[in-house]
Amino acid sequence: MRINEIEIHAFDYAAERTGTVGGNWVYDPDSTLEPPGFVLTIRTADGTEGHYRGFAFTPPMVAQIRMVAEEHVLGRDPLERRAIWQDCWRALRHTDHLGVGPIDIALWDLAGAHHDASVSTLLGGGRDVLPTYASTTFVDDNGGLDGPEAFADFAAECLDRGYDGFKFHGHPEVRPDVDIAICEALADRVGDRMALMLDASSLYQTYADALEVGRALDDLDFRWYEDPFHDGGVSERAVRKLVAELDTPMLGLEHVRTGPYGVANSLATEATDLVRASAHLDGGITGALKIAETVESFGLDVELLLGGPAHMHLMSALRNASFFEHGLLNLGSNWILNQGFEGEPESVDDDGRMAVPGGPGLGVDIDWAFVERRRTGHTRIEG
Ligand SMILES: O=C([O-])C(=O)C[C@H](O)[C@@H](O)C(=O)[O-]
Repeated sequence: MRINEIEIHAFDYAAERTGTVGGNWVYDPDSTLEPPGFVLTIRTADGTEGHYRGFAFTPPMVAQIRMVAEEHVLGRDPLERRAIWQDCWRALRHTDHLGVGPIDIALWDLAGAHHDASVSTLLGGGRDVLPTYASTTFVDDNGGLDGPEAFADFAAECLDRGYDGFKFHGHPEVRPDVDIAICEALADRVGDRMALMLDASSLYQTYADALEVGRALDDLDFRWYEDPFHDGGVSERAVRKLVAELDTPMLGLEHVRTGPYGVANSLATEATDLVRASAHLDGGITGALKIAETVESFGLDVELLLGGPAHMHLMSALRNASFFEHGLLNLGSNWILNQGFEGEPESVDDDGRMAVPGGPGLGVDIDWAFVERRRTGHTRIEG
């Protein structure tokens, strides 16, 4: 079996009632965002296919896929995923490696079609339903999630819907005081019944602010504190100092694209407690699995960044991942995660659980009518 075709369908999404502040997504009843997306299809001469539907960072991903397609993907046996991964990782060594993930995930989907097995089965996964947490958009000033009361009400609603945890993204205009007030309201309203998390999304400008917020989270018994530092957590000295000051576990490395190799360095130097990983951004299921097992070898936890079927299958095989991140949720926003798929693979049941799709492959069908309707471009690379 040889790969003889790579196809990219570009389209745009429609995220209703959503706007941005400084590039951060917020509730906005008067705005619809239309970010770019794509479907990558890898096909063999006998017509076996694998698909990846991208929901973020389309331009750099597509540019990097083009960089490696002819030299490192076409003509290869699609079942040699790990060798293709190694070649693409090296070939993209002057970049952030964003192109590796889509190729790798499409190859896992193709392997599932070939073996008539789900990706979860190929990974040796056992869990078929996953615990979830609700993850919100950033604090807004538009009458949505706009302060402590609104967040506490929304968290109580999420608790009723069965979620095990609740995470919010802080104020996009960098307001540690507002973030702390929201944390206090959440702890007061639902803290005895839900795990609580804050994602500062690398917004805080000073070490002192990061420390002040962290101390508040310690007092309020938060489950984790995510990405406080403006540099994304690259300065290991600063993270190490903060980790030593706080009891609340630090979840880091979402914004660092050095794959399993960088993760090992940060764990060895104690410059994080928990690790964020993404099959989309960190080299696909192969890359995220390498990260998860690196973290496991340090006795610590990995938490997958947001969703998509690749993460459902991957998480079904991981011991050291606590929840599936369901988001970014808001009051009445239709976030884009189910767009481009038939049905709604990413939805929680009445107990707050998410079902891992059955196979083959990722177990989801592309909604070609949606892709067609919103198409912005089409590329076919043949070999
Ligand atoms: O963990 C999350 O929910 C996210 O990281 C969502 C976004 O990527 C946000 O945190 C950001 O923009 O850094």
